[in-house]
Amino acid sequence: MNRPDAGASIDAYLQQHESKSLLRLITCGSVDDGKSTLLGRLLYDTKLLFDDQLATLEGDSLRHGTQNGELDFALLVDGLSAEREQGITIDVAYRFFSTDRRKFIVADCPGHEQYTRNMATGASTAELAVVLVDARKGLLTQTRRHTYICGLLGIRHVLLAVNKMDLVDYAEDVFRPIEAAYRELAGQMGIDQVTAIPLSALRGENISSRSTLIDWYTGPCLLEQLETVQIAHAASDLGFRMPVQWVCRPDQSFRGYAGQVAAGTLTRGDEVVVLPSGVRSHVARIVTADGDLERARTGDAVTLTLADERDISRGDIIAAAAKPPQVADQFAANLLWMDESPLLPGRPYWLKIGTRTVTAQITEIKHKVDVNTQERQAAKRLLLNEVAYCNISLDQSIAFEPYERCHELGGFILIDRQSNATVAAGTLAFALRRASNIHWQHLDVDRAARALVKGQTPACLWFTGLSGSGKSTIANLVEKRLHAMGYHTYMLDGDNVRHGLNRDLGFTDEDRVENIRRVAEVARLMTDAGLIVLVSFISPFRSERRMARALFDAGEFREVFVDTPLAICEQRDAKGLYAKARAGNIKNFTGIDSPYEPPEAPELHLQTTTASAEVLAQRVVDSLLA
Ligand SMILES: Nc1ncnc2c1ncn2[C@@H]1O[C@H](COP(=O)(O)OS(=O)(=O)O)[C@@H](OP(=O)(O)O)[C@H]1O
Ligand SMILES: Nc1ncnc2c1ncn2[C@@H]1O[C@H](COP(=O)(O)OP(=O)(O)O)[C@@H](O)[C@H]1O
Repeated sequence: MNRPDAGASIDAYLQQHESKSLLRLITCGSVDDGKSTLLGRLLYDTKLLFDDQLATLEGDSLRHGTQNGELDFALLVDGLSAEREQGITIDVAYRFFSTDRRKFIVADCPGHEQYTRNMATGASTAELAVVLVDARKGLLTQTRRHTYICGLLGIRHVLLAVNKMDLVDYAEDVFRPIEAAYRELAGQMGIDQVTAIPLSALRGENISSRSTLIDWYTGPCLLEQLETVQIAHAASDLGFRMPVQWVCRPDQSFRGYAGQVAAGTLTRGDEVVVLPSGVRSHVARIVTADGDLERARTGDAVTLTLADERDISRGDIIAAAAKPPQVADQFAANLLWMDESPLLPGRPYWLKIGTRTVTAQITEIKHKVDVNTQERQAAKRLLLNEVAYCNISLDQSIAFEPYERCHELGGFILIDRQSNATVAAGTLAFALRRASNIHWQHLDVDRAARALVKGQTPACLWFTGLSGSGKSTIANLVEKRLHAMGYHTYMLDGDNVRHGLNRDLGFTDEDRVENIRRVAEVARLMTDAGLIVLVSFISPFRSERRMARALFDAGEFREVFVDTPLAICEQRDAKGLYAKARAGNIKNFTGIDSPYEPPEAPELHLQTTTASAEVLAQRVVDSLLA
């Protein structure tokens, strides 16, 4: 009996089949290669459909009329109505089924390029990929992209389903070149276990039994291969590792750390280290819903209590003290960019790894990879669906494992800090050695001491606005007045800094990000020196202004929005740049063909059309000295 009981939960269903081994697989391929038909056929042939599902399928097949009255299995699997309308599969659908020999969890992923992110999500938990190709078309860009991502995410087994063989007369000389080309491709991506099967999902050839029409093929049919393939799990010699999911404190007497064991085993009484803090203790109890355990193993969900009171929070890693993971804040990593707006090196993103979220910047794109040719190419930014090898820097250290050793502690996602959208998936390769070799130098004269001899409170006045809005004019007046009152100041002006420190930067988005990153660091050093710094840069992006703010202590950073409508700036056009930009002689000009994101909550909002530069400058001085 293979069918799940109606209404039974998936858990209960899987429990029924507890003794069978579980295979997690992903199906991928290009649109129209026949993924949905293949899955539908498999479920039908293995009698895994409910009667009512079958009845609906028969009705739908007649109504849609795509298969001349025969069953259209794609209708069964493409369950979402939006998909049916567009004829594509749009989300990752997880399907559970079981045969007499094995149970399966299938991540069915969309084929369209814009859904690469769903494909990566599905692949991150799979052990085997069924890669479909249309026998008439052979390997396509999507085949290469999906195979690349499978390789990146650690899948080592591929079942190459060469589908639609009925449309090429089941010819061996169509199949063999596709098989050979795919083996070569997979080999380049570190996938060494490939089984290629010629089949027809529509006609049911080589799906659940060997086809008599494809007599030149002597290998297994699809189902046979899925039921018997042995997945080689890399032997793990990792010590115990558990990311803390939450701290459980129901009352004063109990304090437990809940999570799922990512690697290794743990025995009650073992000594553990909490990372990144490095504090140690011994495990007092291993608590589960079914009572205490003596031992916890990889995959177990447990709550640990320790012999000593320790300051531990979500995101920390509890690890074997004898065999701890490395801790670092700079890494080499592989990245798959999944957002419409490009990855800009230097821009801060949230990085989520295990249960921890930190701020991260891509410090350098070493190279991007053309997934078609495997060619490495230089890149300053990454566009949607591009993959690259990068250096990445975090604002704090984390405990980690290289992805190939432990997916849970080496796989991460990047999240846009404004939209909260997941913009990339990545895998940590190794820690950069410099991370552990550069230490903070302790200085006896600190910023408070420096500020004291100057008799002032350091601050950063950050003027932002369009070119010609009046930033320099107002900042100049402010500095003059502060100077006259005896304050120690320094002015950083975009035009000037771009002649020196930032001489190498232009006006692309990525260069502006780097421009602001550098000037924010310099401004921060200057406040360390005890100065009042005036920064006058267009600084068009919220993200970088926010990054600058984060470098300063509370209250030290004041964002001054010099608000002048574009039309007025253009009228003023003191430097003649707008005219040039309109004539197409300057590219990427802010306000014309490069965006300006106005501040949402600046400390000061100056409207230059309603007050003179002198009046506005005085407002800035007054607010600073208030
Ligand atoms: N394409 C383009 N877009 C914007 N501005 C341009 C451009 N090309 C040259 N300039 C001149 O460079 C000045 C802006 O430099 P910033 O460093 O402030 O720009 S940014 O913060 O990196 O966006 C800016 O100075 P201000 O007018 O003082 O703002 C311009 O004079
Ligand atoms: N209320 C005002 N505040 C600041 N500048 C003004 C104002 N009204 C007119 N202006 C003029 O606008 C121009 C602004 O140029 P600038 O200060 O160089 O801008 P930015 O540094 O933002 O590019 C100057 O010529 C200035 O005299």
